[in-house]
Amino acid sequence: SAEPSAVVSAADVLAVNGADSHQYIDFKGHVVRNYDLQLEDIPRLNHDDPRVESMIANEEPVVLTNSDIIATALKWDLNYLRENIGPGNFSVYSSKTSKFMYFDDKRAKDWPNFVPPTERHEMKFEEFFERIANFRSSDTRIYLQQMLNDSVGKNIVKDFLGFKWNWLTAIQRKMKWGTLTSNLLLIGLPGNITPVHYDEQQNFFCQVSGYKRIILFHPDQFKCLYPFPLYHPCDRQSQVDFDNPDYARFPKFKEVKGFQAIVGPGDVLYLPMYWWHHVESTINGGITTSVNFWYKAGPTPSQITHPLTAQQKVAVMRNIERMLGEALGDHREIGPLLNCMVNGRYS
Ligand SMILES: CCC[C@@H](CC(=O)O)C(=O)C(=O)O
Ligand SMILES: [Zn+2]
Repeated sequence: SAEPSAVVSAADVLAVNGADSHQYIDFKGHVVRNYDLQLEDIPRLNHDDPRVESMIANEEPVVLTNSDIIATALKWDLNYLRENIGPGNFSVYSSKTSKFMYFDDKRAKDWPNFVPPTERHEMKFEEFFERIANFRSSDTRIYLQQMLNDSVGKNIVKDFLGFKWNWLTAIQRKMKWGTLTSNLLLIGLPGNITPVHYDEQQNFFCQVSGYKRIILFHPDQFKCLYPFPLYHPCDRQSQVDFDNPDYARFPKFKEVKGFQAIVGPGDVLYLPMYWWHHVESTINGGITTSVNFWYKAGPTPSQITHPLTAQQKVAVMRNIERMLGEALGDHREIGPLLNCMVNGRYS
C-alpha cells in the first residue's frame, strides 16, 4: 500500500480540530490521523466490473467507483438539503471529542457507572445547518445521523426513487440478503470519527460529499479488537482507543492487520456484515455527507460446513453471551462463570 507521506502542517489540523494532540498524515492527498497499524488498500473497481459480484458473494469489501447507485443524491449539499429535506426532526449527536461512539441507551441504565460518550439531540435541519455554518474548532462537535423516513420533502423522495434500485434489488436477491432495513443519512464535520465497531447487517456505504477514510478489519481480527461485552451499552464496539491503545489490557491489538479505503463523492463501499470498520471524515475534505443501505442477513444456510467461518464464530460467541445472561439472570455473572469454565482447562 502507498506509504503515507510526511506529517501534515499543524495549521491544517488546528484550523479544524483546535488543540489536538494527534499526529496526522497525508494519505493520497487526504489528511487523516496517523495510526500505528498495518493496513493494505481495499480494491477499487468500476461498479460494472464483472469481478464485483463475486467479491460481494465472497463477503470481501470493495469500493465501487463512480457508481451511479446514488447519482441523484450527488446534489445533496447543505443548501439543497435545507431547502428540501422537510420539516422532520433529525438526530444530531454531540461529542466533547472527535469520537462519536455509538451506545445503546436502553442498556445504559443496566450498566453500572457507564458514562455516555455522546449526547443525542433532536433538531430541525435548519438548526443543524446554522450550527454547522457557524462551527468553530473550539465548539462541541456534532454529527447528524438520521434514518431517511417519510417526513422528507418531495424532491428528496424523487432523488431517493432515482437510486439504482434495479441494481440494488438484483444484488439483494442474488446474495439472498434479507430486507433493506434502513438508509442512514450522515452529515459530519472534518475530523469526526466513528470508532471501530462491527454491524450485523450488510452495508452499501455511499459517499455523497467530502471524503472519509475507512479502516476495515476481517471478522477474524475479533481477538485483537476486544469488543465490549454483549450486554454493555457499547456492544459491537471495540474497547481499544486507536489514539491511545492500552496494550497492557489489549496486548493482541499490536498484531491487528487491516485494510483501508478513501471514499469520495460517487464511491460506494461494500462493507460486509461483521467486518470491523473505523470511519473518519478527512481533515481537509470539508463537510461529509454519506448515505448507507443496511440489509438484514439472509437465512442461515441449511448445510453448515466445518470449520466455521470467522463470522459464524462471532455469531456463536454472541449467542453464548446472550444465553448465559439469560440463564444466569445477571450479566455480571457471565465473566466469573466463563473464567471458571476456561481457566486452567481451556487456556
Ligand atoms: C452510525 C454509523 C455510521 C457509519 C460510520 C460513519 O459514516 O461515520 C457506519 O458505521 C456504518 O454505516 O455502518
Ligand atoms: Zn457501522
